[in-house]
Parts: sequence; C-alpha cells; structure tokens
Amino acid sequence: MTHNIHLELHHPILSVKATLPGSGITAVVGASGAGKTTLLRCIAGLESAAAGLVNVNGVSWQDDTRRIRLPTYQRKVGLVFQEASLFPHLSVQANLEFGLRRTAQRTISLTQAVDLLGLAQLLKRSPTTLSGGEKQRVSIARALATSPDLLLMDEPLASLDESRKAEVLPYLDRLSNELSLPILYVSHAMSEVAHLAQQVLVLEGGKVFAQADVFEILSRADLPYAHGDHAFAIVAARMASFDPHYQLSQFDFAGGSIFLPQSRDSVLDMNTEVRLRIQARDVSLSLVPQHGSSILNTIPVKIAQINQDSAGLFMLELDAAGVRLLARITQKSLDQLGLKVGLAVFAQIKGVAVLR
Ligand SMILES: Nc1ncnc2c1ncn2[C@@H]1O[C@H](COP(=O)(O)OP(=O)(O)OP(=O)(O)O)[C@@H](O)[C@H]1O
Repeated sequence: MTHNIHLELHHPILSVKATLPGSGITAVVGASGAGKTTLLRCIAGLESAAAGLVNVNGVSWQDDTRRIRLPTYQRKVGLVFQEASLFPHLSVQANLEFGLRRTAQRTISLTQAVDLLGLAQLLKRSPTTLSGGEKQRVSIARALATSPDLLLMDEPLASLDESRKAEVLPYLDRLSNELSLPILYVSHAMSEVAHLAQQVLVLEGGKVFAQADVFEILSRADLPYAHGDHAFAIVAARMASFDPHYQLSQFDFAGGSIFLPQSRDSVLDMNTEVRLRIQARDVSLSLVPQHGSSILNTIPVKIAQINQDSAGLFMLELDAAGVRLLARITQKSLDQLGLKVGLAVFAQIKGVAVLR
C-alpha cells in the first residue's frame, strides 16, 4: 500500500500537485488568501468545484479519471476548525459520542481519544463551562473518535491566548506521536509549526511555492521565515545529562552539545527528544573559540549561505555537522571578520528555548 497522500487538485482559486507524508504532521502555511482553507475543503469533499485526484494512503477519495468522487461523509476525514463547534445542550461525553454512529470500522476508540486529549475529568461537563483550550481538546477528540484516516486542522489554536495554546500543544504532540494518522495542519504561527510539524507545504496564490522538512523551510532565503528580527532555526536534540550543582541540562545534537539552565523539578528524562529553538539574533560568530566569555554554548560551524537581510544586516545560514542554524549579524561584523561562504567559524549561542 502506498503510504502517502497524493493530491492533484484544480479549483477556481487552487492548482495543487503534491505528495505528502502518510503519517505525522504536515503544516500548510502561506499568506492570507493563499488557499489553505480551500485546499483542506477540497480534500474533505466540501468544494464541488474541485476536480482531480485525492488519494489517502492508497484509497482514492476522488479520481476524476476513474469517475470516483466520494461525498464528504464517505471520506474518512476528521475536521477541526479554529472555533470549537460543540453542541451546548449536550455534555462533553454526548458531544464525543455524536459522531460515532456513522463510524463502521473503528481504529481509534472513544476511550483512546478521551485519554489522548486528557478529557476523563471533563466528560460530564457542559461545553459552556469549558475554557477555550478545553473546548478545542474536545473538538479534537470528537474528530479522532470517528476513526479518520486523515485529520484536517484549520488553525485549531488561533482563537486561543498564548497560555491556552501552550496547554493544548502537548496534546497535539502526543496524538501525532502515538497515532500513525496523517495530519494536515493549517497555521499562521511559525512558532506552532516549528513545534509540531515534520513537513511544511507553503502555498502562494493557490499554488505550491515550496515543500520541505520544517528545518529547511525555516532557513530558506527564498521564503519569508528566515528574515528579520524573529527568524529562528530549530534543532532536533536529546536530553543527555543534568548537572545538579550548576542546574544545567545538556542537550546533544549532531553539531555538539547545548547547555541550558533548568530547575531541578523541570528536568527531562534522559534521552527525551526535544526541539530547541535558536533565534538568529541570539547567535554571534567568532573566528576562534571564545574562552573569556560568559556564553556557555559555542558550536563549530561552516558558513553555508550569506544573504542580505535589511539595511546593514545579513542573515547567515550555518552548517553544524549537517544541522542548520541561522545568525543575524551586522554588515560591519561581516566585513571585519572577513566572513565568506565555506569559512569555518564558531557560533556563540546566547539564548535557547526548549520546544518539547
Ligand atoms: N470558489 C471560489 N471562487 C472564487 N474565490 C474563492 C472561491 N473559494 C474561495 N475563494 C477565495 O479565495 C481566497 C482564498 O481563500 P482561503 O480561505 O482558502 O485562503 P487561506 O489561505 O485559508 O486564507 P486565510 O489565511 O486568510 O484563512 C479567499 O479570498 C476566498 O474568498
């Protein structure tokens, strides 16, 4: 069986040909009006004007050459939108059970969906008494309980404030790790994408502008993300050790080790896989390793690319044993240090955030 999602879709505002992974989270990003929501609606069978092909892990939901076009209710798709649309007169439990009647073959049980989204304590509650984050967790569980072969999420966290977002993110991590279900996740927020996604599909004007793994997308000069004050790279690392005297955790990745202050009670289990977010403005470069510095993290790197960022500032893509980092430095530093593509230098990292 092919384990991917094959799309060849034509619609008045969309012309998309793409093969996406058949598991994990693929983020769909792009400017407002790029066609992200329309793409999800075409896949779900909600756009009658959509022609072409939608094949999900070997099952054709639509193939116009073979006159196949399943109606939405026959597509094994779970939908989660920005606003949770729960029935206010039904309990959480009854909301979860609502979609089950039409599900013949169940691959995810209601209990499993309740466990994955941490809803056991909320089942008897009315949705009107839930916080925004809790409502959205119920919506996700309801979509999962229908045993979909594909989960489509359209900005599921966009209506939540930062602390509610932070509360829901770990549940999304968990369900993508524990289920082999593919998820298409529309988002405007690159911080969410960096946290969750493995692949990213960038749409522009209804067409695929780029498709690559999240590490590449964040560093590409032809895309908007590796520009400006908020540009960052993410590094896949694992928890390697904790020094109780200095209260420092060590995270290892292919390019070296990163040390971070962490209080004793928030120390992660050994070998926990994490993503570290390193902002381009927090990385400085030196030609020799700096010993007389308060900066703990110095990583040997090679300069892979140099791009003008704005007046007087350059964005450098760095290669740390195959791992991409970004550094945003002034034109003056670039000239004074004689930085060139291919040069071996040392990246000093001033700040790092652990995403998971
Ligand atoms: N059948 C159609 N015919 C013409 N225009 C359409 C049709 N369907 C959608 N549009 C328009 O196409 C544009 C893209 O819509 P869509 O909602 O998919 O973009 P989006 O990338 O999800 O945007 P946002 O990030 O703002 O939600 C919108 O302006 C929408 O009104």
